[in-house]
Amino acid sequence: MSSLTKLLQEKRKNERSDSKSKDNRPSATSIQLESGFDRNATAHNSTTSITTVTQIESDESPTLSSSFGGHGHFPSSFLNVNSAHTATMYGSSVQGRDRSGSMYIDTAVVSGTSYSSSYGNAARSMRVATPSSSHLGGTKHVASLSSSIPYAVPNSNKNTGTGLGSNNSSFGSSWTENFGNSMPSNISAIDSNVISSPKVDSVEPRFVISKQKFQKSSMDNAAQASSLSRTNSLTSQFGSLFFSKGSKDTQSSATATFTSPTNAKAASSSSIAAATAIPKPGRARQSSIYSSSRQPSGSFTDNYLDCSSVGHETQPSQSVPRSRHASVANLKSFFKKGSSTNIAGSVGTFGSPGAPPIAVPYSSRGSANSAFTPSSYGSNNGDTIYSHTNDTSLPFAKRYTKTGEDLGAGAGGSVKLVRRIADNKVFAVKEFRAKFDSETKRDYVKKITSEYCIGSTLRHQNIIETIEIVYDNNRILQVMEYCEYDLFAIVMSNKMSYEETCCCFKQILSGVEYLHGLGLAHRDLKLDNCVINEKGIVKLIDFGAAVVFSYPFSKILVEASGIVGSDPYLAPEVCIFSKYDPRPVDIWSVAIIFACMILKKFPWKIPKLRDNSFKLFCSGRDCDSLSALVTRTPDPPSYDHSETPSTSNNSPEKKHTNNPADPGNPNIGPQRLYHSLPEECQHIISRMVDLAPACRASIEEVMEDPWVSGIDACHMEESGLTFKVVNGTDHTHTKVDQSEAHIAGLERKKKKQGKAAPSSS
Ligand SMILES: Nc1ncnc2c1ncn2[C@@H]1O[C@H](COP(=O)(O)OP(=O)(O)OP(=O)(O)O)[C@@H](O)[C@H]1O
Repeated sequence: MSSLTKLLQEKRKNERSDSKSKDNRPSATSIQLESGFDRNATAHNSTTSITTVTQIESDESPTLSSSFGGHGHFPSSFLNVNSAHTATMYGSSVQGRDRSGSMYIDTAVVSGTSYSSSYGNAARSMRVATPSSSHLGGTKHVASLSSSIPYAVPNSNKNTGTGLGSNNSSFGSSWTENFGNSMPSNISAIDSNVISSPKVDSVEPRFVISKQKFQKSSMDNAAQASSLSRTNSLTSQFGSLFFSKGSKDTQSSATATFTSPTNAKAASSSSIAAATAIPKPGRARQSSIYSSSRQPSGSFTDNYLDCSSVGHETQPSQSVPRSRHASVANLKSFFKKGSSTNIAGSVGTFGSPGAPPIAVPYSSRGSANSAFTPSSYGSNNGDTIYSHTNDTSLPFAKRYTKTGEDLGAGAGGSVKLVRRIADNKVFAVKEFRAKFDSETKRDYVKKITSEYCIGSTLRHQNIIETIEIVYDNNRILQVMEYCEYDLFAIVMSNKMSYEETCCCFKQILSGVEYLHGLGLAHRDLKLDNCVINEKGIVKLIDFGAAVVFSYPFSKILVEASGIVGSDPYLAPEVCIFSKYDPRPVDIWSVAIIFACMILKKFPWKIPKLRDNSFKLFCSGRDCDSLSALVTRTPDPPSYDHSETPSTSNNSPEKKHTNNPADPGNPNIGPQRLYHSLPEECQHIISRMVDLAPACRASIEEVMEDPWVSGIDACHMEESGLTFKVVNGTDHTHTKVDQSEAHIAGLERKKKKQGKAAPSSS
């Protein structure tokens, strides 16, 4: 959130001036949010759109005793680094993102390198998924297609010198050069990794697509999709809404493009023109389509017609080529449309306004008895693009009144509170931001469409429910159910009990289980993207970075690409590989969320070796190479019980290591993170932050963990025709004053205090 970043920057600035004026105050003095605001009277003007995580007290050991009981205080580092912007850098090296100009050779993007090419070799057992169409603690289980894809296994067998596992890279500057005396003297840390960028001597002909070929292919594609799926026509729809209304080259009205193949074809033609432009990087997070559009691929043209490609890495792994037609078919089936015109059908039969969001198994979506009719998305007024309600005959402005309250704003737009006139019910409305100058129309439309498609498709108690999407006065508005609190604000209140924290953790996991069961990954999981309602139900929001990793009835993993997410929550492989399996990325982020909730600070600000704290976490593992750690594969099943897994053949190199394991030292190695966590969660959290994505726990494994499965989490249960909330018995949920329940509220409060302070002083 830019607002929060401003807030935190301001806070940090004030902390600095405070520490100057109060020299005797210990630097790690805990600062409660409120008192921090009290002291910060200066208005802040600076804004930034890229993730700017400014400080972490790397060597500060989290004090469980002070925070675990729910009465501890936040280290200032947590306040400073939290709520980072979502950032995405596509097609640029990781080093390009380093702002400090430091000399660390921590991670190199292995451009064009996929580590999932050998994912089929994973020794991970294949599971029948239990996607979270089931309620928490519920009994509904639906077989998941996507979860049968094992996690990607890093390909460490690339040609030496060009890819992962190559050993010809030089080590970076030494630890002492980089960090001087900032490290304890009795430990040694990994001071570089051996990942090197592949040398691209020549581009394979299959990756070279001429403009003509590209256009022809696109036209063919559009022609063949004459019975266009909703997903195909939808982007055109958005394109028309945004850019063609009233313009000369308008091929079709917004409404018409939904159903007319001819128009869809025409729209696709205009898309082609847009698609040929090389997209420029935007400010903060962009649609992941940006990256996929930059990736050479045989199915390149698949990416721009279908809405599901927005934010979805439709580009297949190079190791698993997919045909263009297969891709289109898969996209159709992903959104499972019975009719090309029935958008709303995608949300299934649970469409009563205000009804609690419930899990819908994939197979149930798009059923014929949908509550929605074609008229509910625009044929009457041309404004409502998607609706969960039957009454869309009136324009948006006549159905909702704004309360004037800002809930938050970020890279994707601003969120406000509105009241529905018909029943006085309150909703959150996200107004998507305008297109950046640096952004192509195509990228912009795709980003918005991504959130639309996903928002209107997902139905689960732990995923925010999209009520309708409206085009109103040149703006796109997404009406969502309203949740009273940001989880971030609740955590900041410092009043959460351990049981409450565990409840939130499990609910987040449940949302992720649902997503992964559908073949979707969120990729931007963080405290800021979790909201919680009055009843204690946590919901995931912001699907602007989400991707499809698996299409229905396909066992092919579609890798994600691009550095997407927020620095402290990023999994290391995102910063290392140009393509990665997005599922373990989500798992890692949820573990970081949990650690933040417990420790009230981030374990590190970014998962790179230039970050001392992360470096220490990577050290002490009998291995000197981060790439070796990250590309580790699961141990094969062992029938010899005398050998423990950690000593099996797949362990990182053990000979001549400068980083011997030291399990007794809580400051180095994996225990650096989990030694401060309660004992019962240490095992699964350590599996969730396994440096090697191929070895990281899957969502199914996490849910099956005895500690996780034993968490008494609040959830919703079916009760006749309605749903009731079943609260966990061992906790209640913290509530904070509405004035500071959302980030924007916190900011408003601070501003007020800022204004009041000068007059009172
Ligand atoms: N349904 C909702 N109920 C209550 N608050 C919400 C809701 N949706 C969003 N918010 C608030 O608005 C803020 C911004 O929402 P969101 O994350 O979707 O925007 P964004 O522009 O995509 O942000 P980011 O910079 O993380 O990409 C959230 O942090 C939250 O405070």
